[in-house]
Amino acid sequence: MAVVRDRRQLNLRLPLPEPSERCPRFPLPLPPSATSASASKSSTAAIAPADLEKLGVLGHGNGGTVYKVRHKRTSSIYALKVVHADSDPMTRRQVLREMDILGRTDSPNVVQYHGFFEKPSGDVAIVTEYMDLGTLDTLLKKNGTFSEAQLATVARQVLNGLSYLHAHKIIHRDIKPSNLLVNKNMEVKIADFGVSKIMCRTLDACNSYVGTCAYMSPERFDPDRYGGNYNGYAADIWSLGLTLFELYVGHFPFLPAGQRPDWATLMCSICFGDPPTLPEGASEEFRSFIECCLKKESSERWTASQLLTHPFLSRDPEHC
Ligand SMILES: Nc1ncnc2c1ncn2[C@@H]1O[C@H](COP(=O)(O)OP(=O)(O)OP(=O)(O)O)[C@@H](O)[C@H]1O
Repeated sequence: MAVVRDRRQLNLRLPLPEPSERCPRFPLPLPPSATSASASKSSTAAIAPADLEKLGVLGHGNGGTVYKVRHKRTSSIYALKVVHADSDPMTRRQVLREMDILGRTDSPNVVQYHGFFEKPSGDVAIVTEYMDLGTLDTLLKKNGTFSEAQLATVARQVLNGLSYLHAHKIIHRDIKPSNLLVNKNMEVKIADFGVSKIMCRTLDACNSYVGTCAYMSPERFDPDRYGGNYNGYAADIWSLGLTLFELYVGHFPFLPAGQRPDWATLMCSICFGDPPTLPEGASEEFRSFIECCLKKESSERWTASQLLTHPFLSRDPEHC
């Protein structure tokens, strides 16, 4: 398989696309017009670094640090993702890609973008809304597994976000619990667009080797089987299915609880094994919903819009 040729060691994080696929929308440093055009979508006036006071560290990502910050004049709280000047070029490209995509989106289930700036030191930073409960991964580790009713709420919101993104020809490519943010109102928002892709045409080639491989769909491991092309929208749905499954059972679906992921075992299970099935006790609706997400044949997988009509989502208290 194509991916075997390219990967010889365990690394669940995969790199950005090859240069031919990258089409930066602007060079560094950003022209002022690009920065302000993206920031102007935000409801607030453009935010400058001097306006923000750091309150603490929220987390560390791939090459960057996310801070909780307070806007000195308005006292509004934001999240500030800073990628340092000495980070590798790939990380800097990721943050620019993220800024570009967030600047184009406006959905209640996509983290809201409030601005971007580059400091004289060379650090680049994105300001987004602050999500006070962190990620679904954090919640899983802190509170334990999710009930079906909670998962219906999560699924409906992530699908709202995905159906918005897909309608705007944006593929996320890294849906997983640690990229879904939550606040105390139990609003769930899609974040981390560093490896996302904007499809210029519906049938654009979609590079497979980006994102977190554990959540990748079978066709992403072997795009050659699909003529070097595959349906990236369906791949996001597969990742959502695995995410919900993990939140329900408390461990990654293809591996027994407590077992560390091993690249070769994982890839073989995803590509050659049957899709994972929920344990006894799961309802028929939930089982069916997960099956619709985890169809190995991507053309049979339900779309985000179709899944929004699935009976499992009627469990969502907001819809009862
Ligand atoms: N808007 C936000 N509100 C609250 N916490 C956030 C926000 N954005 C990020 N965080 C926290 O910061 C952590 C790091 O986020 P970041 O997006 O940089 O990286 P990541 O997705 O965890 O890692 P990677 O980029 O390597 O995939 C998150 O796991 C989360 O805990």
